[in-house]
Amino acid sequence: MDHLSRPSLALPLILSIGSCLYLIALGIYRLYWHPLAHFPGPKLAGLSRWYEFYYEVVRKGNLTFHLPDLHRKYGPIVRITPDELHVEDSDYWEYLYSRTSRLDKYEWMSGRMGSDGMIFTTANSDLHKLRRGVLNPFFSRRSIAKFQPFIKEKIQSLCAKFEQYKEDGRILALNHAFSAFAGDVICQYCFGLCYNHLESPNFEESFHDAFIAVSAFGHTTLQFPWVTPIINSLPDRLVDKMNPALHMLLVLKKDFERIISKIAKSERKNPEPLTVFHEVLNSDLPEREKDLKRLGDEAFGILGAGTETTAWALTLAAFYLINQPATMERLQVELKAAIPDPIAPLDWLRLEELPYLSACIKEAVRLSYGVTSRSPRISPDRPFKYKSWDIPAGTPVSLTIVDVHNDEAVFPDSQSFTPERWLNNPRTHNGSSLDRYFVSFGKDARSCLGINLAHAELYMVLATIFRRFTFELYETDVSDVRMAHDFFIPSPKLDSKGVRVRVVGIDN
Ligand code: HEM
Repeated sequence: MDHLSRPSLALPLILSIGSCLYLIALGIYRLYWHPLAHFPGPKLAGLSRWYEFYYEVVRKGNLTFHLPDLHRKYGPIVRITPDELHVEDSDYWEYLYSRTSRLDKYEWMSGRMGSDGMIFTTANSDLHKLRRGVLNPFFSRRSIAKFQPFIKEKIQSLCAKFEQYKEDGRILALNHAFSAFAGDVICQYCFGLCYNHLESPNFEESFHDAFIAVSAFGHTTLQFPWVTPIINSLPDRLVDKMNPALHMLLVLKKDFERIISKIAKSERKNPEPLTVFHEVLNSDLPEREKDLKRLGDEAFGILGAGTETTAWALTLAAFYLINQPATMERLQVELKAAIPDPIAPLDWLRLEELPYLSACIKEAVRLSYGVTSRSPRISPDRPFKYKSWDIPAGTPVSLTIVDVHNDEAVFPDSQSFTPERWLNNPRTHNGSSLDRYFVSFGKDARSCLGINLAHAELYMVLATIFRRFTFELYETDVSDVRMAHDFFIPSPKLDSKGVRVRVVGIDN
């Protein structure tokens, strides 16, 4: 019996000792011989990714808030994971996120979205260029200007709903309304059809829950990339029981693939107006790039990026304007002078000429941050430089939009909503244009694909609703819009009920 049991005990013992020795050797390597070992930072962060896990998963999207503490302690450049550096220096943005350098993204980060099939998660810069090249023309100013009639139609639906809220005195959750609006718009542009979320009672149906679920869960899938394939292989009903929002996401992904497959099979290759995915399928992208699963992921990335970011910027703008009567009054004076007829359809390009509206939008987008997690860049073949530091080629290095937009030297009283800071070509303390530090859409080859669409939506919605309606906040304060968690996109406190208002007046 004794000699029979010995081999079965010996193997686990050898494996355990082997694993311990491996971990000790890895720890010593990371702390003393790793190419980043001489960079400042907490030893625990250099030792293992569990440091990041603690702040992101256990403390629910907290690393972005912790980074300024690390910089206060260790200086402007800090090793934040075994392989990664973070810089806090707003002037470094232009160098790191340079339009002219060939930069990759960090492949590890693709795990956050569970796929490297979308432009957003494509690490290699050449493959990214190929994929993005097909999409770019569709998102130019000219293309978006042509898409205005559809945006106007959706704004009319939004206004019709607001009128009903006024009639029956119901409470309106603006964040839900804007999610439904932005989701319908981007969906129509991508596929030529949409789910009509704007028509759902109380805007209950939208992509909001599904996209927030994937963003929040992204901290877990980033640490454990194997979780995504497991979830994908589970029966639908089980996922629904475990996490209904995540289930909704899987259903959506399958639906996007179904819609794209239908477009691929349709006889009409060039319908009028053309949609993003008709264009991609007609393009000369290699066939492997037109694989249904890849395009489903791409659609998911574009719809995700195009819905919550825009909806959140609209929500912030609305909250601050309603909460600051003097700011609202100044905007309304400008709108009334420019738009004598409150129900006249508005033109995005003309609205862009209104200085105070433009300043309000810029300030709302600044405070909405766009993406709140760090977004590293890698120079594959030449070292980055930061002051006296040489950063080895291949190292992921990042800044964070939140740090730049909260830099008090650039944006004094940075948490306040002050549109005036954008008027009359402002300069910073060092004489630079303030625009240089406005990085909500990114600035390099990976910058926002949908910036023109986002602007068209922001200008047209805000001008229309604040020319026509008067709102009153309902049980909502600044804590409902202040970022309390970084779920890759900003999230307010978890028990927020949203930005809720009463519609108290209509100018017809
Ligand atoms: C206020 C609204 C928006 C903000 C603040 C915003 C912000 C951003 C930022 C910061 C990035 C770059 C992230 C990085 O460095 O990796 C980005 C990328 C992206 N955005 Fe937006 N976005 C907005 C609206 C939209 C809209 C309406 C679309 C719809 C098409 C969109 C689609 C994308 C896509 C596809 C990418 C990935 C681009 C690439 O990797 O080449 N975004 N966005």
